[in-house]
Amino acid sequence: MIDYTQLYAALQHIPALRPWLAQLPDQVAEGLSPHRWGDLPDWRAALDALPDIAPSSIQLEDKVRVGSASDASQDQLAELEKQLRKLHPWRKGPWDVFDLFIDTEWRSDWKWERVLPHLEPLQNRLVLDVGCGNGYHCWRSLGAGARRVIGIDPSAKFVAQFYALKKYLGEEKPVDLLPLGIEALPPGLQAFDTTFSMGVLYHRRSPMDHLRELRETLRPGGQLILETLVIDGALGDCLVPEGRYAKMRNVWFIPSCATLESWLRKCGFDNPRTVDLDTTNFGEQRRTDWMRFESLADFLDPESPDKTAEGHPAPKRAVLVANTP
Ligand SMILES: Nc1ncnc2c1ncn2[C@@H]1O[C@H](C[S@+](CC[C@H]([NH3+])C(=O)[O-])CC(=O)[O-])[C@@H](O)[C@H]1O
Repeated sequence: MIDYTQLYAALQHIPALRPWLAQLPDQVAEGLSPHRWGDLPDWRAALDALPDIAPSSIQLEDKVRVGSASDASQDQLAELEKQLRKLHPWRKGPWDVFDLFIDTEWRSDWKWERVLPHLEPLQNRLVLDVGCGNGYHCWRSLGAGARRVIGIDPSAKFVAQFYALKKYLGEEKPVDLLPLGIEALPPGLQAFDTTFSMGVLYHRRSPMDHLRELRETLRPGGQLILETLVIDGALGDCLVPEGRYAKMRNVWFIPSCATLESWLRKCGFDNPRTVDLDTTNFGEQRRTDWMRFESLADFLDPESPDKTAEGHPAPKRAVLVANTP
């Protein structure tokens, strides 16, 4: 079910990606190794047990919706839900699969609506989505006209979620999710027309290296879309939480927008600019039936929700765009 044969064949025809292709099968085998992911055989079994249902329609443009309940029998719909629930937690979405509504922790469609107006049109573009989760924005990029989309994310469970949905959204579609972190990309690829890094920078211990790695994925004149946590403040301001941030252990740098723009210039990007600023609310990130762990409401100070549980400024997210020279 997780099958990269078509992707490898297609990448042969993209000369800039050939240096990567030579290493890719080994990287994928490592990324999906059962030594690393003890539950992976269960997730694969869930994928194998998904019922075969031919969807009567596929919608990617204004939401992700595939088929309707009338495409399947009651038994098939029950089996579909049972198998998809084995891939809990569902963080990114939402997904509407044969009228089964996967109400995910995040309204990733809201982020897409903030980002979309600032994209150079995706028609015919080769797109990379770094840290794409289960690939929600990859599908929306395809819906917006991209020629091919490659998502990378080191979490094998998110990869399993992606291929569970790809079974219905179209196994032949030019969109894939590789079980890799950004460090797996060979330096100096200069292959992609558009690269997204959304929700990743604050997880990186070395943000400058992350920005340089992103730059190296892009062809000259390509567009970076960078979405990350920011603080209010002036040029030079940056929060480095010593302990946790919103209960997350792996948060390193949360700059002001002016600081982040200057980091982008420093790392060789042209014309970096902040195009959106948004405080995350309980409508966008919350516990649901498909994500039953703690969520935003548990991460904030119940007395003053403008602070995290640790007393830091509550999550505010910015979208920045920039180009490679
Ligand atoms: N080294 C790494 N390289 C690449 N990805 C990584 C790495 N380490 C962790 N990740 C992945 O980065 C993703 C961050 S979520 C953003 C999802 C989506 N982009 C979104 O914008 O909704 C955070 C958020 O919810 O904001 C996770 O899926 C990690 O597995």
